[in-house]
Amino acid sequence: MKSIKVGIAGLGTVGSGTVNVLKRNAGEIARRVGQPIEIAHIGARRENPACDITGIRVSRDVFDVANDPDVDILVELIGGTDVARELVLTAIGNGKHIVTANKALIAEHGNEIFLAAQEHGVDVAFEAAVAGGIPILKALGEGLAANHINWVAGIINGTGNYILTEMEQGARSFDEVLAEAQALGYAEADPTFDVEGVDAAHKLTILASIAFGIPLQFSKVYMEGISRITIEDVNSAAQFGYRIKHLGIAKDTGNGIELRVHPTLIPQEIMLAAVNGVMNAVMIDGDAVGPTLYYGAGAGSEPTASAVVADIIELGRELTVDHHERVPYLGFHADQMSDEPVLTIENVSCGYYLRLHVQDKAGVLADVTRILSDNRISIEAMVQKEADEGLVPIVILTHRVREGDMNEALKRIAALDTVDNDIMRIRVETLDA
Ligand SMILES: NC(=O)c1ccc[n+]([C@@H]2O[C@H](COP(=O)([O-])OP(=O)(O)OC[C@H]3O[C@@H](n4cnc5c(N)ncnc54)[C@H](O)[C@@H]3O)[C@@H](O)[C@H]2O)c1
Ligand SMILES: N[C@@H](CCO)C(=O)O
Ligand code: NA
Repeated sequence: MKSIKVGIAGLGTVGSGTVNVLKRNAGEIARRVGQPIEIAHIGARRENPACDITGIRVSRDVFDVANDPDVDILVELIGGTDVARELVLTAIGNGKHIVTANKALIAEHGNEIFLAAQEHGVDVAFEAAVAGGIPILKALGEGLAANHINWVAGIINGTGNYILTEMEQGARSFDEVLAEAQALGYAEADPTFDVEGVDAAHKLTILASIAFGIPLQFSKVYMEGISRITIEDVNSAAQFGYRIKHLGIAKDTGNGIELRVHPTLIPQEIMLAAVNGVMNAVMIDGDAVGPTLYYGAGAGSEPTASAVVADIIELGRELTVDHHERVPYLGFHADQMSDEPVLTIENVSCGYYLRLHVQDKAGVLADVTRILSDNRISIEAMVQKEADEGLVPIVILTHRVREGDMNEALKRIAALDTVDNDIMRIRVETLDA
């Protein structure tokens, strides 16, 4: 079977994540594209122990990848704007499609790169450049394409949000937390880009173009970082009911576009205020849809690779011959659907909140807990409330259990003379990732 051949330039945090995701999910990816995606060539100065590249052709010079006639898609993950610009323009000149995670490159040279791509009939995809793994460019450019966009506001630098969160929760020093964010692979090669707002401004530039149909204009973004925020500011803001978040804001005022990134006090109770650590979140307000919110990991090896690989898949679909199935109707190609069983509700497992009313008599609780344990149900917490018309409300939280076992237990509990048979059951999901 023919395969789509990918060349990867740069094998750092995002490059290694991209190799790992492409290899681990190769089977499913091939079912989605209709053809396998093959890593044909890697350009890297050195190997990265975070990924296994055995059997893949490696060159020290990334331009060897851009000039390799075998490569269909060049994935630029070296960062920076000088060599990266030249590399991408070279690959485009050679008729290759481009995937990049490089927001600096797109924000500062995107207008030139898109023009070159148009001249050579290739595509440039850069979902990973904004808000890491959140598919925000797809949401804005496609999902909300019916709307006039009123404004976009988001936490779009993971490193900065990580530092602010740690300062607030751990009262640790700025430098210590920044060093940790660097070690985790979140920070830019030059971390002043993160703490002085440059990285957020690059991303906002891209968001604003897609929101409002304006050219990329990085130099016009007002930019302030988080480096002057102190723990006193964080605490004082909290006394007024606010949290301090670094926001990128792009707003259509009707007589001009606001483009600004800066620390911002936002009310503690709004959802953006609950976005912590390396997580990003972007709110978009459209005239038809109203406010919408997108949340997820804004940086890190595999979250970013998630967006890089999605772009590779999209280009891979464009390269497959069957035009009707570029994006298959159900995501996977029709002959690649799988026949996994769907579980009946009895075979679903979750925790349960139970509220029952029992008579105020010795031994009733013991009967209830014995029935639960007979059915392999363990109790996480139990509270007895004030008696109400002779009956005592009991609230029980259970650990995860099969619904069928819970049904058995509830049937027996409801049959007890001492328990009202109207038992309230609400399923509990902690949604731990
Ligand atoms: N780390 C993240 O969480 C993240 C998230 C979204 C986007 N990005 C973007 O992805 C890109 C890569 O970021 P990263 O975190 O993987 O950086 P990184 O520093 O971990 O990796 C970059 C790699 O490219 C190599 N490289 C640089 N110039 C080269 C050259 N001329 N020839 C060969 N190799 C070269 C470096 O040696 C390094 O291994 C950047 O544009 C960054 O802004 C990163
Ligand atoms: N340095 C960036 C990487 C993701 O774009 C951040 O911390 O958000
Ligand atoms: Na993204």
